[in-house]
Amino acid sequence: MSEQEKFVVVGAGAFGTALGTVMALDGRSVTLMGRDPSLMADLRNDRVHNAALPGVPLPDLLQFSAEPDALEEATIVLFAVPSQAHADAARHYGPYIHRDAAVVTAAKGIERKSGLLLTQVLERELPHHPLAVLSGPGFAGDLARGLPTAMAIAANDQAIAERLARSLSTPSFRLYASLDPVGVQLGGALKNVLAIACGVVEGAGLGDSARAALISRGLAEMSRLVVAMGGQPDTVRGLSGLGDLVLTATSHQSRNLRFGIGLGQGEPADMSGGNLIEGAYTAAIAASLGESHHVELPVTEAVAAIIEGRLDVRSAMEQLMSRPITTE
Ligand SMILES: NC(=O)C1=CN([C@@H]2O[C@H](COP(=O)(O)OP(=O)(O)OC[C@H]3O[C@@H](n4cnc5c(N)ncnc54)[C@H](OP(=O)(O)O)[C@@H]3O)[C@@H](O)[C@H]2O)C=CC1
Ligand SMILES: O=C(CO)COP(=O)(O)O
Repeated sequence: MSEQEKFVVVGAGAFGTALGTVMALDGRSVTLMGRDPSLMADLRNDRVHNAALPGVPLPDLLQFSAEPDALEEATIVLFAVPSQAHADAARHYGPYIHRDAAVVTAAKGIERKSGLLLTQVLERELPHHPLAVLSGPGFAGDLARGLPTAMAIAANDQAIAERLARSLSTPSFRLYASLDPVGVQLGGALKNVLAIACGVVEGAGLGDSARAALISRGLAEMSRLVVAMGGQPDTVRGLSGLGDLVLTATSHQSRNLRFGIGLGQGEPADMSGGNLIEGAYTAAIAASLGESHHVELPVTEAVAAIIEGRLDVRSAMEQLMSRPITTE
């Protein structure tokens, strides 16, 4: 099956380049689609993406294009652009995507303007395509170096989820099919917010015990929102919940964790540094989804308030520690 599929990855940043690389390393026909023609020409010639994946050689089989008509042949299109850019990218590239092609979001966030999950954004912009979400623990650098990684791929349709899991898996990149796109997407989006919280704890020197408490209480609030929004509670114990939370809450490779460490050390919330901090965009919209679905998300709310400058770290900790004593 996979040898008949043609893949285009939209978004020539760290994750898009890594996805293209891991599939091309396994002999797939894959084109990386970027919006800067000179970058795409450099990647074609230099076979390294110094800005996104320094020191990682890009395989000969990986093709590069800035021409959207390269999408016309694709049977599977992966969007690896920031969450807030999904609507723009879908509008721009949509007319070139074959009507039968499956479209997969590989981003981890929620559209801020609408509160929609990214498969819902794609459904709005690209109706009638089979849609899925890829999410789970895996840093771009690890994937592209061929280190072992496992993620979930979720769709409402079992045949699509299984086809994508088979088509995208490689010997180093193992995908598990899921029928819970809501749970898988909320896992990916909320773990970024919780990783910021863990960074705050680390930056403020509050100790590893506090981090472990945050991971486990964070997972509880993730589970509450997943259930309230129609997902499956078990999903949060999987790759795109606990798996990704443990990775990003503990590894300094995580941009969200590092951003949180800065906040914990008293730095202002500044997202202009060139690094994509998805959790900083997700925190407020996730908190308001919690409100509209009548579920408590105290950690997410605290992160949103710290980022917006409404709460300092010490008061946030006092608030979290003084919540009513309850059962686990
Ligand atoms: N990096 C990682 O380890 C992982 C990232 N992810 C997720 O993947 C998503 C992308 O992250 P990542 O690759 O790291 O981010 P990067 O900032 O490295 O790359 C984002 C890419 O998207 C492009 N882009 C931005 N806006 C648009 C647009 N409107 N149309 C077309 N292209 C656009 C950017 O192009 P330009 O440079 O021209 O602005 C850039 O190439 C995020 O949601 C992230 O959470 C998931 C797993 C791992
Ligand atoms: O999602 C990721 C790994 O699974 C990447 O995390 P960061 O965006 O925090 O770097």
